[in-house]
Amino acid sequence: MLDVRDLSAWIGGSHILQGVTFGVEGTGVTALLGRNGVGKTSTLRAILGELPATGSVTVDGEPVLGRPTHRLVRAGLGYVPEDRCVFAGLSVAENLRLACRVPDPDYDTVYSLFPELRTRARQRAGTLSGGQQQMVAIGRLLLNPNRLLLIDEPTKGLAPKVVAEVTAVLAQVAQRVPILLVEQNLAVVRRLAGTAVVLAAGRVAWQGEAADLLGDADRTRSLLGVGSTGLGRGAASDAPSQSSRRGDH
Ligand SMILES: Nc1ncnc2c1ncn2[C@@H]1O[C@H](COP(=O)(O)OP(=O)(O)OP(=O)(O)O)[C@@H](O)[C@H]1O
Repeated sequence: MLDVRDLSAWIGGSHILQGVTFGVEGTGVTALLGRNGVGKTSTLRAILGELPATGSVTVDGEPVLGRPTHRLVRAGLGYVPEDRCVFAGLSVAENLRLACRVPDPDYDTVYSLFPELRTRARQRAGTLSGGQQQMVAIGRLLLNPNRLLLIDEPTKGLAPKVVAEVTAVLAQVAQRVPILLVEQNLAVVRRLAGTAVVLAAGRVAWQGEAADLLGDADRTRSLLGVGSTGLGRGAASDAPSQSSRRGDH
C-alpha cells in the first residue's frame, strides 16, 4: 500500500537518503531497521513531507511526496515520532481530544486497547511514565481512521516489562492497520514484524521476511551489528547501544 522509490534527501550538505526503495504491505508490521544514523527516522520524515526529498512515494497508488504533512495525516498516515510529542501540560483526555479530526472519534477502540487512558483521563500527560505516554501517542492516532501508521522507536528507553506491554498493544493495533515500524529491539521486531527492510548508509541493504533476517545470525550481525541469539528471551534483550539510551519506566 506504501511504495517508496528512489527516495533521496540531504541534510546540511550530507546525502542522508541515497535512493531508498521499498514497499509496505497493506497488513501487519514492516520493520525498518539499521544501525544508528543510517537514515531510518529521516526516511519516515521524508515520507511524511517533514524532510524535503526527491523520488516517489505513493499510498495505494496515489503520489504523496511533497504534500504538506497535515494533508498526509488527514489522508490517513498516522505518525508517532521518537519523542512521542505528547502535550506534557495537558491531561490525557485533553491530549486525546486535541487529536480528534473526525466527528465520531473511535474512543471505543482506544479505551479497549488502552484502558488506562480512561482511568488516567485527568492526569497530566507530563506525569505519565514513558510507556503510558507511548499509549497516549498511539491512542490518539487510533481515534481517527488510518491507512498506515509510521511509528519511530516506540520501545526506546522503556523498562523490559513496559516494552512487553507496548509490544502487545502494537500487535493488536497491527491487526487493524498496517504499521511501518522503526525499532532497534530485535525481540520486538521478531514478535511483531512479518517483513523487514534494512537500511545501510542511506540505502536499502536488505529486505525480505523478518524471520529470514533474524534467523540468520551472520546476516543480522553484518547488517545490524548485533547477534540474533537469545531473541526470544526478553523484549529488551537485543537492542544495540542500550547502554547509551535513557532509562525510563
Ligand atoms: N537535523 C539534523 N541535522 C544534522 N544531521 C542530521 C539531522 N537529522 C539527522 N541527521 C543525520 O542524518 C543521519 C541519519 O539520521 P536518522 O535520524 O535518520 O538516522 P536513524 O537511522 O534514525 O538513527 P538512530 O537509529 O540513531 O535514530 C545521521 O547521520 C544523523 O546524524
